[in-house]
Amino acid sequence: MQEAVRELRPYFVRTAWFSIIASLLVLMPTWYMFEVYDRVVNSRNHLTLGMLTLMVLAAYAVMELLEWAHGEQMHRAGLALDRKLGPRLFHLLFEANLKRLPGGTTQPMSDLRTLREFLPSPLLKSMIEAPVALVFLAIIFFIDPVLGYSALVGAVLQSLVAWANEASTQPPLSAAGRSSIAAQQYADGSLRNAQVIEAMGMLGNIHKRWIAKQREFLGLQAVASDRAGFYSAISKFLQTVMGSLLLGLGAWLMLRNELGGNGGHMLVGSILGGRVLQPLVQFVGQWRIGVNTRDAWKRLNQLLVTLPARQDSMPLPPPRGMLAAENLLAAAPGTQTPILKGVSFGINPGEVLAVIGPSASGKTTLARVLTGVWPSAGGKARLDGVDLYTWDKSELGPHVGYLPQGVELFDGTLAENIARFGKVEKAKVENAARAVGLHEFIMHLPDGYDTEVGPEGARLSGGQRQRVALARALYGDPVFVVLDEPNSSLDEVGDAALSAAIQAFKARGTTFVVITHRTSIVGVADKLLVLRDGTVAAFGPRDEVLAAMQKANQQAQAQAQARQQQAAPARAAKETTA
Ligand SMILES: Nc1ncnc2c1ncn2[C@@H]1O[C@H](COP(=O)(O)OP(=O)(O)OP(=O)(O)O)[C@@H](O)[C@H]1O
Repeated sequence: MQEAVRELRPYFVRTAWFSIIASLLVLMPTWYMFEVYDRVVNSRNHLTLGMLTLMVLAAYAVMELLEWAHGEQMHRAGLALDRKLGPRLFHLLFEANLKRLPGGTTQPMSDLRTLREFLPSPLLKSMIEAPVALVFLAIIFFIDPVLGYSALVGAVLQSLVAWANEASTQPPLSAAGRSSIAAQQYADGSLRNAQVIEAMGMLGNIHKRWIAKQREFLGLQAVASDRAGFYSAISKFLQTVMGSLLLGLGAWLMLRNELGGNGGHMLVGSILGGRVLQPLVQFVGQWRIGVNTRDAWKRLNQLLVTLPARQDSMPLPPPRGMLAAENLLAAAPGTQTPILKGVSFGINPGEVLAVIGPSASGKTTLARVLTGVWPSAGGKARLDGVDLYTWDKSELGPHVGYLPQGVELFDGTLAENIARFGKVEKAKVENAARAVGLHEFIMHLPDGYDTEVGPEGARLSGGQRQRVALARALYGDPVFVVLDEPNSSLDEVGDAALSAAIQAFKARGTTFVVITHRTSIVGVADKLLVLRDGTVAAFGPRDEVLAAMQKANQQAQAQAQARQQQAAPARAAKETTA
């Protein structure tokens, strides 16, 4: 963050000059007043009046011009900040989301907007202008030390008010910010499940939960606003009182013949006294922006520190598809409970591995580790000997296909979705669609491959969505493909098309890992991995594993029968006794 702000230095230096000149020009109206009273009223000279008026008008014009230039420079600084941080943050949102870190939402983008909006804000302007207040204070001291010390006391009092304001409003404002983010995220999450909420009439309950979060936010904000309002009133009161007190003090000094300048010094001292306090009054009045900006800065800094930029690694040759899991241990990001507990296996390029096992045995977790979505907590998943998690995804991605359990499509056309939103290569898109039996269906659509699928593919049926996602996984002849329950929404035709596609790609050398509950895929598999409670219950050539499973089943059945037969006479005797 500091590095990003350092790059904005030229903008700050320029605006500081603009602001300093503009604040000094603020004295022009006072000067004009004196000159008109002094020269024009005494000399009754129209030309002098005209010249003075022209000069003051020119000063006003310059002030406005500087004001505009200040805003324009800060706007440009905001764009520069956006250019510097925006792309990195966009990547970080996704990385943080995968790792379940705070910041894995769109919040960092809102934080960046908060920082951008702070740049042209009156608060930053008053911070930049603060040094000019010291110049004004020095002028007051020069006019008269007593006036100077009085203005200094006013500034110290005003600083105390600013400090008290910060101390009392910062905690509730920060807490309100956190509650607001939580309420927003809850609403976003609930909106994604709107259908379930509607169908089962859950809206009232969801609303109650949201209201509780929202109330917390509003309550904290009200506390902060009350306190800020109180300190802002004191601050403005001090500023007004200070102006009058300095005038009164100046008059008193003049009556004692201790102040020269024919009353002019008295007025200048009073006006400058007000200007000395101006930045501090702004601080108090605008402090909410300050707290929001500081919190946004902290959050972004934390995110950037937690997820440092990856070092560029040497480009690796395209993989051939040799997969090895070496004693894999894995837990969900942000948790310690192991899900995979020492999983080892290996398959050669062009082999199909079917992964089966009961629900919650860790199949999806394995798919996530094999695609480098989740890191392993121990052991390694390697493709051609290289750790899959650390492989640069922009380099590896085109060689990999992944169909997650919950199909995720994006707003765009069918062709764009299949082509992974890269350059749409028509022939490749058609090949992938044909492979999963989707081409005919697409050709019957009025817009064909240019049909918009809607947000998250909402305009397609569940089975169609799954087929499009399958075509996307197979787009561009990937070398290594992981399919997590690819046929869960497919009908028989779709299932047969999928098996045919796997066989066709396998013949070209593609390595497959297919997680399934259905036997159709097992039929095309070379190897079978049976997971149970995060461990390998069996692994090997498909037929051997199936035979071993069948034998184990038969043995278990025979044992159960034997136990039943042993228990039957004992039960009969018990019933007779009874
Ligand atoms: N994001 C997560 N956070 C915490 N625990 C998780 C997460 N994802 C999965 N788990 C846990 O890991 C275990 C294995 O889940 P996983 O989804 O890998 O099983 P699975 O074999 O694919 O199950 P199914 O066949 O039902 O899809 C479960 O006990 C689950 O609670």
